[in-house]
Amino acid sequence: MTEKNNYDTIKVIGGKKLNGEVKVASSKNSTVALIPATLLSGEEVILENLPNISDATVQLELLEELGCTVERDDACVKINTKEIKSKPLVGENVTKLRASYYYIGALLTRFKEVEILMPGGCYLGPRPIDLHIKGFEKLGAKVDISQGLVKVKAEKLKGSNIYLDIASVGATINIMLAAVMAEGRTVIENAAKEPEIIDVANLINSMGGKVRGAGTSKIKIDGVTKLGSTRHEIIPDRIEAGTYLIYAAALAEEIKITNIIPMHLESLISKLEEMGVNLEVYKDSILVKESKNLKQINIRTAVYPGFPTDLQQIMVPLLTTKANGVSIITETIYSSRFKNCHELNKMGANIRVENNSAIIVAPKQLYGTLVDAPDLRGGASLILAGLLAEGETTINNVEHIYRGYGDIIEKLTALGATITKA
Ligand SMILES: CC(=O)N[C@H]1[C@@H](OP(=O)(O)OP(=O)(O)OC[C@H]2O[C@@H](n3ccc(=O)[nH]c3=O)[C@H](O)[C@@H]2O)O[C@H](CO)[C@@H](O)[C@@H]1O
Ligand SMILES: C=C(OP(=O)(O)O)C(=O)O
Repeated sequence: MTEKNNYDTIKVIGGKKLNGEVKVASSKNSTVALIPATLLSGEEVILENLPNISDATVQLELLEELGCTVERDDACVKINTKEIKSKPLVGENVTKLRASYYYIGALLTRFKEVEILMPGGCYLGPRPIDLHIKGFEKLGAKVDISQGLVKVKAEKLKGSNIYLDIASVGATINIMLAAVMAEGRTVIENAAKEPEIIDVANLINSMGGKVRGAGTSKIKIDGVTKLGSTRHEIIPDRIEAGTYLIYAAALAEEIKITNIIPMHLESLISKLEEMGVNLEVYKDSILVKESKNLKQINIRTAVYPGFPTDLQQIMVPLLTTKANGVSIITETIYSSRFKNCHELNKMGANIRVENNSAIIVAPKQLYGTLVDAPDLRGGASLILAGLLAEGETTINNVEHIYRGYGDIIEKLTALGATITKA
């Protein structure tokens, strides 16, 4: 159960245009993998540009539970994993986020045995970890899961050819973590290609590992016997960047979004352009100007470089309020990622969810009311709805939002929004 604090509610007063500049933080999905990856080295590792999100804090607390030294100075964290001993991870921190599963791969490399609770994270439909398990077993580990506890043990880890039935981000990274010191070569076929996978491979290689092909569907890992210390700068968060791009498409007079790698956002940029959003793409920033007469579009989520599932929920209030005509979003990654639509309908939207599609009738005016953030991106979707709505919107369960959006209240306030923690 997540502890309640004073900041469990966000209040938004809608109807204001936004202006100014917003800087994107480092990637959540990289950070939450890079932190456990520091366990692969017994020496000091420094991560730079740590995002101010609760998922990063929880991952660092898990390192501390294992006995690591963690010195955090603003956005830089110095981690020393030298003195740690193998220990079960069975506290509530493990269940606060999805990425605690990366402790399985990392601890398997370090100690050849792991005992950990099943991960948490946003409920978006069933999220099994069978492909992770299949990978560990192919490397020679024995896995036992009962009553929510995962036990993994190996006499020794041996490189293998592993084909993933689904190009899973989590399984690709977790198998990489487990294979770094396995004897011989591991090949992951049908690997996920998300930029965060390249970021993790870069960290491993800068510690002395041998990972080739990250970012393609075939990753080759040659086992090494030792990894050393390094300093690593985390890549910008393409999902946070995409979120602010969508907010700007809906609300900007003129908004510049900085610290972006535009190549990571091609599918979103192309969909916003198809709608008629007025944007200028630069080397590491995007300028969005006031956009009028936006067209309806259809979106189908897909693995990278397709349209990210993590951004579809945020598109819904934009399409509801600004598109002319009916838009359809089809979700292909998760079976239950439309809970935000139910909340948006309470605000005046007309969205019908049929199987894995949301049919969005537009344009509709939204009205402020009391809503519940169903999950992280669903929460970000409701913030945008609140900013677009007439009157005041109160959003409950906002701890989901702080998992992935650092300083979101401050960033939106600086753009001119009326938004407060309550
Ligand atoms: C911490 C992190 O990086 N989270 C991201 C990661 O989640 P996560 O790593 O959980 O997502 P996956 O890519 O593994 O999941 C994709 C699909 O494969 C299924 N699956 C996955 C693993 C498995 O062993 N068996 C299985 O059936 C999942 O249920 C899902 O339907 O990638 C997702 C897809 O881009 C993003 O939405 C999440 O933000
Ligand atoms: C689904 C997400 O996160 P997680 O996998 O950490 O639950 C997300 O970032 O949108």
